Amino acid sequence: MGETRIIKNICCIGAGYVGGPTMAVIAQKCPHIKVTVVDLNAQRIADWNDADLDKLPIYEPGLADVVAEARGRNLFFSTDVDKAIDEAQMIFISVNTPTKTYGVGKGMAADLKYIELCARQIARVSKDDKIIVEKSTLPVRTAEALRTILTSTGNHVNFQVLSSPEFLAEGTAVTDLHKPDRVLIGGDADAEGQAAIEALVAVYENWVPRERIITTRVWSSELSKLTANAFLAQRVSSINAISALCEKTGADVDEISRAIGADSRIGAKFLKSSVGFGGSCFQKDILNLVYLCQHFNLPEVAAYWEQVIKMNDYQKHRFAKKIIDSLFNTVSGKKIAFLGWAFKKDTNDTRESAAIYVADELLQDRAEIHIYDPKVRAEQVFADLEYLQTHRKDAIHGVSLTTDEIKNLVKVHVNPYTAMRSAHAIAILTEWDEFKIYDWQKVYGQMLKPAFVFDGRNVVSKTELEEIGFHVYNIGKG
Ligand SMILES: NC(=O)C1=CN([C@@H]2O[C@H](COP(=O)(O)OP(=O)(O)OC[C@H]3O[C@@H](n4cnc5c(N)ncnc54)[C@H](O)[C@@H]3O)[C@@H](O)[C@H]2O)C=CC1
Ligand SMILES: O=C(O)[C@H]1O[C@H](OP(=O)(O)OP(=O)(O)OC[C@H]2O[C@@H](n3ccc(=O)[nH]c3=O)[C@H](O)[C@@H]2O)[C@H](O)[C@@H](O)[C@@H]1O
Repeated sequence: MGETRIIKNICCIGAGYVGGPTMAVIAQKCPHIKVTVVDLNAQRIADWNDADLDKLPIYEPGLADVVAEARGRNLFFSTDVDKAIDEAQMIFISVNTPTKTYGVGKGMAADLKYIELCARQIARVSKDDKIIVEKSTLPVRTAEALRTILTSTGNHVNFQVLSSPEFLAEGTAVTDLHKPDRVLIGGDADAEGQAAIEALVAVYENWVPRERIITTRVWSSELSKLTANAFLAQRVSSINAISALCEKTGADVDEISRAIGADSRIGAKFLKSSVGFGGSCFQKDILNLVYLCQHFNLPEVAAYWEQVIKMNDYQKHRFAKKIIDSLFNTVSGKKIAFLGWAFKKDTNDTRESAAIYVADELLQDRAEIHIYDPKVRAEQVFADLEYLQTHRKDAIHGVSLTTDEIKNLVKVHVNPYTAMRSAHAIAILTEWDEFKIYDWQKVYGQMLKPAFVFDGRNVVSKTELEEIGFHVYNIGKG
């Protein structure tokens, strides 16, 4: 039997949306463990170390308090990757695993170059035995590749590779980490593998009840993560598919969600119809799953899951088209105010946000877009739009816009009322709570008439807005 090691020193490579909050909570709940989070991005590390907690690189409710409690005590952020690797008994890898944008598997497979670099660095630096934990979301059997790289060095160090995917959602990361539905840990079946699993179980047991910690074999753990995201995204695409039918038939998608969600076999969560799901992971992980299925010659299974993405693209396109159709078939020269740019509320993350794609479609028709989001900075909005111009999927038609064209047509505001002033239409792209309590009478008074509201999140009251005089379009309400 391998002996369970008491972990006193953890390193995490990658100080992003997963590495930062996850390690902050481990440090908070395990004051006896030194946790060092490292990243190549010096600015990101400086922001994590900033005395002003408002400058943390990630906005998450409750995160600043956790960082304030642990930082400098047993939580450290550093760019000295080698030193942190050398000192740690357990190393979490939380680097990004985006969709490949080049070569074999382009547009589908996960790009594992950052993971591979980490493995090579760990192999080069390590002088004693270490447990490596895959926190990033990875294709099934990546642990095997990691192990091959790690053991191909001359250091004669023993590495155990565990898979412990993260299930936190942005906007609720701290709550999800404090009270996870489950923690998943996959490892080898042999004695050393089981001992490594127990070492990580012991870390989580400081605050997570043992019955919520699921242990499996490595491959099951890796594939569980892709499957969980595919199922969650599939629910959103399924309800969004029904929203289109609701609009044709006069049914109300929110009423349908309530009615079907009351069935305990279906459950109420993840049935909120929207302008389309975004975020860095749903699309990337499903594409990765589709790629794996194709690789293993399962074309029917690949096509089944690919449909979830196609439905999501359709939903974003349907929303943009609705705006153009309603504004008398052109938005050229018209001012459209966007409320929200983040991919969901309570985060400053904009990766794959539906707002980017809807904006692009309106810009193709030469709309003027005025954006307000309580947490997203102007530079991020421009970076998102510029990135899309060079990374169009086949599904997204349209010509690439130049940086100057984007700068001329897009304005980012820090005040929502200025964004909406003299607008022809308002499009709600993110479900920020503050949108519900705006002075809509005042907004109406300052807009051009007829004044349109396209609510991509069903957050404002259609009845109240119509009483004021707005023309309102909601998702899935006939
Ligand atoms: N964002 C989310 O809510 C969730 C993400 N995941 C998964 O976690 C992984 C990380 O995602 P995020 O934290 O969102 O990514 P991120 O992009 O926010 O952070 C990754 C960080 O890793 C750093 N990095 C890359 N290579 C490095 C290297 N060789 N050495 C040191 N630092 C390096 C980057 O500079 C970046 O700061 C992905 O696989 C993702 O699929 C899983 C669950 C939730
Ligand atoms: O692997 C990941 O990155 C994470 O992906 C999602 O988390 P996240 O993308 O942060 O946020 P979600 O709450 O899942 O929302 C994703 C998108 O779906 C949309 N959504 C969600 C739920 C819903 O009912 N309707 C809906 O349109 C959201 O607005 C958002 O654009 C999963 O929920 C996490 O469990 C997982 O760890």
